Amino acid sequence: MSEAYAPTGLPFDDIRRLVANMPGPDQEAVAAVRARDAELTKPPGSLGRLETLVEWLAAWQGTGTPAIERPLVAIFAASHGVTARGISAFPDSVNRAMLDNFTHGGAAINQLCNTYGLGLKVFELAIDQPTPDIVVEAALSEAACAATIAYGMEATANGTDLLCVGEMGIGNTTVAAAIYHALYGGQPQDWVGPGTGLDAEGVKRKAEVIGEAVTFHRAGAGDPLEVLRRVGGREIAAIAGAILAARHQRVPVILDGFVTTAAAAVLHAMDAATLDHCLAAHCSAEPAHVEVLRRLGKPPLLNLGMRLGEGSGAAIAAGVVKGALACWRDMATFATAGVAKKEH
Ligand SMILES: Cc1cc2ncn([C@H]3O[C@H](COP(=O)(O)O)[C@@H](O)[C@H]3O)c2cc1C
Ligand SMILES: O=C(O)c1cccnc1
Repeated sequence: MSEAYAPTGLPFDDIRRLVANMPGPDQEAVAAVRARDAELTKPPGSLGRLETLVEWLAAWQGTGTPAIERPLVAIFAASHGVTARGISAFPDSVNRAMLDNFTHGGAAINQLCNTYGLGLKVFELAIDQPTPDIVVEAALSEAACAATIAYGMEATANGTDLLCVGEMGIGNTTVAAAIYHALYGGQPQDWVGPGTGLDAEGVKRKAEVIGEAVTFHRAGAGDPLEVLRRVGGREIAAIAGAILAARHQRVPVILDGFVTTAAAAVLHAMDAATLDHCLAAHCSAEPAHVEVLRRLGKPPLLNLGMRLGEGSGAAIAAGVVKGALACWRDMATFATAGVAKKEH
């Protein structure tokens, strides 16, 4: 039996207020970027999506001279009690080991941050205390969920100007799929995939687990924050907080893959405009990601067949955004270079 849904009015109200009072895009900044772009030594439009990426940066940084001086990859790490049901190809012990790996520079994300000149910060969310098994209990109380969202807001505290959100947490593709199933309906198998590498039997078991969890928590299905606290997890809650804080502090956000997008989907279900400052880095190999991105109206920048997490796809997208900005900022204009403009 699921527990009765009895909203208390507190403390999710603070989160709802942040969603209700979001700043919009700076259209003057966009116009300034377009005006300079028109003068650069290239055929108009020839840099394709790179051109709109610079407009996006300007719109959400709120300046006609966008800059990327302190880009940050924030990884949120958490553990999930639902792993006891055999829904990941890897054990929980990987979480602690990977945190050590991040610290020592041995993970994929370390190499990508070095390559593209990005800062890296790992937020550990009590990984030695997994959240309860979502099949029989809510992952978080309302107070703990709201507090974790608030904690995620620390991601922008050190003055970053481009935030990439990522995660680490064995079992969290199950949690993400449960969020999608709870938000969007359909069948559990519409939202599951192999994650770290489950075989067909494992994927079937994962779908059953997701079906049971969402059925148990069906009383919360109408409220995205209830979905988050019941079938989500700490890293997903913290990422939602990071996305919201970034919006209020005028920091554009790059979403990573299937798991981080679940936090974005919760916010989008509250108000579609919450993600206007967010770029979908890539389409994950996790099969349902393409449908989720379609629902969010977020065409992915890249499609590299990646299914790692850690913010890895977001880091590569940040490299592309840095390239786009460098062209806009440092290219010569037709006037300064003495290049003839288009005649016909
Ligand atoms: C060594 C290793 C490094 C990782 N880095 C990210 N993930 C990714 O895999 C996990 C989610 O997949 P599932 O739901 O199947 O457990 C998350 O930790 C995610 O960040 C990793 C997984 C492993 C094994
Ligand atoms: O796309 C992702 O975020 C992903 C996919 C598989 C495993 N971990 C993360």
